[in-house]
Amino acid sequence: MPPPDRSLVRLLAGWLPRQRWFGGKDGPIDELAIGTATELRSGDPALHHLILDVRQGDATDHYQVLLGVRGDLPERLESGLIGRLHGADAFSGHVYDAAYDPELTRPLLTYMANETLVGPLQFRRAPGTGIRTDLEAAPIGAEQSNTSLIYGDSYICKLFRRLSPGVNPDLEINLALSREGCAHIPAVHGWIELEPGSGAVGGGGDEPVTLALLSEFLRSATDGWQLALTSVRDWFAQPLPPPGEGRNPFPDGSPAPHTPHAVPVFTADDAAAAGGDFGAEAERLGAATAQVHRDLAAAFGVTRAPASVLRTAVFGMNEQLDQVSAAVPEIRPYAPALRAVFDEVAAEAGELTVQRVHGDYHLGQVLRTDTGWVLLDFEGEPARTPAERRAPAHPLRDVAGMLRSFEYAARFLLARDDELPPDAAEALEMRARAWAKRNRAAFCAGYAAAGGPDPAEHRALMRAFEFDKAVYEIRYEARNRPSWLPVPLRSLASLTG
Ligand SMILES: Nc1ncnc2c1ncn2[C@@H]1O[C@H](COP(=O)(O)OP(=O)(O)O)[C@@H](O)[C@H]1O
Ligand SMILES: O=P(O)(O)O[C@H]1O[C@H](CO)[C@@H](O[C@H]2O[C@H](CO)[C@@H](O)[C@H](O)[C@H]2O)[C@H](O)[C@H]1O
Repeated sequence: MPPPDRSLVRLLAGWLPRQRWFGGKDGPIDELAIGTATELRSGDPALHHLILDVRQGDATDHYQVLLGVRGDLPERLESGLIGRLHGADAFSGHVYDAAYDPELTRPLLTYMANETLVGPLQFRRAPGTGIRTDLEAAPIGAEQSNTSLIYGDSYICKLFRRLSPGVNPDLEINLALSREGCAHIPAVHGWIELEPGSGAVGGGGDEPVTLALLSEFLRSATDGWQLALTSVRDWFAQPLPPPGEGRNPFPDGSPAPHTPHAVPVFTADDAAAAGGDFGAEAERLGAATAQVHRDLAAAFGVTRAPASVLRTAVFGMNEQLDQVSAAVPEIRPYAPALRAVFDEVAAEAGELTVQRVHGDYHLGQVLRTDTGWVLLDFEGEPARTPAERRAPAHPLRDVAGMLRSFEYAARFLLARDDELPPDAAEALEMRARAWAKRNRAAFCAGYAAAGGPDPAEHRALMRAFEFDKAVYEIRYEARNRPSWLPVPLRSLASLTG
C-alpha cells in the first residue's frame, strides 16, 4: 500500500480541478505536491493548513486548502468531501474541505484576535481593532475565485485560493486606503500570512505571503450586479408598444430597428416608468470610483509613463488576442476590428499618468450600502502575474472594466435565452443597448464630475481598454463558465458592428 501522504496527494489531484477557484483548467496537472502542512487543530475533527504545489507544464502554482479530517462525516459536510483514507497517520479518515465546517473555521478568529503564530502561519489583527471570537462561519454561496466565510453578520474572511508571492494587493490596498481615510472600502479587521522567507509559494523574498483577509461584513449591502440586473429585468418587462408606434431608441441618429416591436427612447421618464432605473446609481458609482482613484494616487503616488509604456501595453493586448483566438474560435471574426482599435492607440501613443488601480473592476466588485458605494477585491485579474497586478496603470482601465460590466448586465438575460422568438430577441437587444448606453454614460459623467480623467476626452484609449477586457473575458468564460460565453461575444458584436 502506498504511504498515506501519496494517497492524500492522489485524492487532492482528483478534487482540485473540479473546484471553481482552480485556475489551471486549461490543461492536466503534471505533478502535485504538498508544499507546507501545518496542523492547526488535532483530534477529531482535526484541521490542517496545506499549501499545494501544482505543476502544469513549466508553471507551478500554489493553492491553499483548509483540510478537515473526521472519522465520521456528518451529512452537512458531504459536499466538501475530498475522499477517505485508511491508515494510522494524521490524515486517516474522511478528508474534506474544512471551509464548510464551522467547528474548524471558528478557531481562525481566535488566532487572529490573539495574533497567534503556528509554525510558518502568522495570524494578525489590524491595528486598533478588536475581533469577536464567538461567531460561527458559513461559506458565501457566490461564484468566486476565492472562498469567503461569513462570521455571524460581523465579518467576512476571504481565503485566497491561488497564492502569489508577497503581500496580496487586496490586503495592501485596503490597508493603504484605510490609512487615507477612504470612505468607500470595508474596514479591515485582520489577516493571515505566511512568515517571510518560508520558501513556500515560489520564494516570496522578505515579504510575508498573504493567505486570508478578514473585513467588516456589510450585511445590509446589495452587490452592483444584482441591482443592475433588477433594473434590466424591469426595463425588459415594460410592455412592448403596438406595431408602428415605436420610437427610435437612439437619439444619436442610429437607424430605428426594422421590427414591429421597436422600443421607446430610454429617457429618464421611460426609466422611471419602468421602475428601478439605475442611472442615478451608475452616476454615484462613477463618483465613488473617482474618489477611490484619488485616494490610491495619494497612497501610492502617480508616475508619468513615456509613450513606450503604452506601446508595450498594446503589444500585450495583441498578444492576448492571439492567444485567445487560438483557444476560442468564436472570437476570430472580431479579431481584425479589435486589432485595428489596438493599433490606433499604439500609433497615437503619448505620455500617460499612471497609478495603482483596482485592476478587475466590475459590478460584482461593488456593494451599495445605506450610505453609498463600497469597492471590494483589489486583487487584480486572477490570470495576471503578481507583478502585473501591482503595476501602475491608467485609471481609465478601471472605468473600461465597469463599462464592460454594464454591457454584461444588459445582455446577460438575452444571451442566455435561446427560446426567444426572433423579433422579440431583436427588440430586447435594442432595449439592452439602450440600457447599457444610458448607464455607461451616467457612470462616466459621475466619474469625470468627481475629478477623474474624462473618458470622453480619451475615446481611443477607452475603446482599446474595453476591447482588451472583452478579450480577457472571452478567455475567462471559455475556461470557467462556457455557458456565459455568448454574453461577451454578443457585446463584442454590438460594439464592433
Ligand atoms: N465586506 C463585505 N460585505 C458584504 N459582502 C461582501 C464583502 N466582501 C465581499 N462580499 C461579497 O462576496 C463576493 C465576493 O467577494 P470578492 O472579494 O470579490 O471575492 P473573489 O475574489 O473571490 O471574487 C462579493 O461579490 C460580495 O457579494
Ligand atoms: O470577481 P473575480 O475577481 O473572481 O473576477 C473574475 O470573475 C468575474 C465573474 O465572477 C469576471 O467578471 C465578468 O462577469 C461579471 C458578471 O458575473 C461581469 O460583471 C464582468 O463585467 C465580467 O468581466 C471577471 O472578469 C473575472 O476576472
